[in-house]
Amino acid sequence: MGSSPPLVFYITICCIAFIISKIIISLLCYKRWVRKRRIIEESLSGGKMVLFRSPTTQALSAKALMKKTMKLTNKDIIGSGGYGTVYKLVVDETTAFAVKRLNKGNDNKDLGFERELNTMGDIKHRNIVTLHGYYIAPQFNLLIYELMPNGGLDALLHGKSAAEKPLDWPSRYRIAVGAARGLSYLHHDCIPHIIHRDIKSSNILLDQNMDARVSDFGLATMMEPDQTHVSTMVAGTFGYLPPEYFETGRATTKGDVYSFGVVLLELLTGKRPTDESFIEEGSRLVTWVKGVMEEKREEHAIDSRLVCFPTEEVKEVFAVADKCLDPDPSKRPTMFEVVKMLEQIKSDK
Ligand SMILES: Nc1ncnc2c1ncn2[C@@H]1O[C@H](COP(=O)(O)OP(=O)(O)OP(=O)(O)O)[C@@H](O)[C@H]1O
Repeated sequence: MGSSPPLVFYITICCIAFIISKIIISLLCYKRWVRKRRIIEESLSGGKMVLFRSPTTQALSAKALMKKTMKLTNKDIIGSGGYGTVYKLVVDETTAFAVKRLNKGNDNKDLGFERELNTMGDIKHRNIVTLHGYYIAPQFNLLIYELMPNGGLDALLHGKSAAEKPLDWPSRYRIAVGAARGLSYLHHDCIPHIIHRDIKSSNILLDQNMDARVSDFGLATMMEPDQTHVSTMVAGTFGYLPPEYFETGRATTKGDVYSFGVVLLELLTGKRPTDESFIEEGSRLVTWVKGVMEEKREEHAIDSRLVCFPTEEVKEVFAVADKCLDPDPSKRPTMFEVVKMLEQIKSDK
């Protein structure tokens, strides 16, 4: 008669199985760690990291920052655009950056690319997003920007938060003036002068004080946008491109002024330049507003979520937008003049 194995036998089998599973898990973890380490080391060895000196970066070591960057995962993604993906990189309680991982462009361009980045690193203005550094590697490039805690103007005007807590008129006016000052600095105060080429609401970011900061300047020149990103065409974005661009293909400061005029209309009407309602009617935001202004009915075009606004002030901003949107580039004001006109609106009151 067979007797069943003693309890001690089962316990031994269980212990052996437990130990083997622990060994397998440890081996897998070790392999993963080795692979990750190799990726970090390969990236570090093949690339070049540059950090521009500033109070924010002086205590940081390039290698430590790079290691943190390599650990970024999908959970850290803030968003993505035509040129790549943007991650939030937290260094410590007081320091965080926005890291843009660029889709790798043409390798031959890298010398020019670095030169442009160094120029961008020299630009410091309260209405421009600071570039703190960059990393160039054979597989990818990274741009390390100041993190803008309040995100992009497009999300504030057209995103979820816009329905819950729409921007009030004083905030919109302040954003318009700030963005105009940033763009005017690029056009008139930088040597050589800089044409942005892709002014749009998603390239106007908001800092902790809700002040506007122009971002992404230079990228349209340096990079070929991701072909899968529908909104970006050649250099610039559909809905913001000046009419002459379709004939000449040339980007100019007056082209930026036109795109800024479209952003002003977005702030005033709360509508996207590519709003579906316009496409259905075969019209555009610019054409629609021009029609409304000719009939002197601007208050009908104002964002319906704006419950309280000074009518005269709003009309004057419509008039500035109209000047920026003149079909003849030579008749458009310069950004310097746009800043003056916008500032005048408040000081008149
Ligand atoms: N410095 C930053 N701080 C905080 N968020 C940022 C920063 N830079 C970009 N973002 C956010 O990351 C997202 C992607 O930005 P990105 O500039 O790559 O694309 P985009 O401007 O939306 O489109 P495109 O690439 O066509 O210009 C946007 O939601 C933007 O608000």
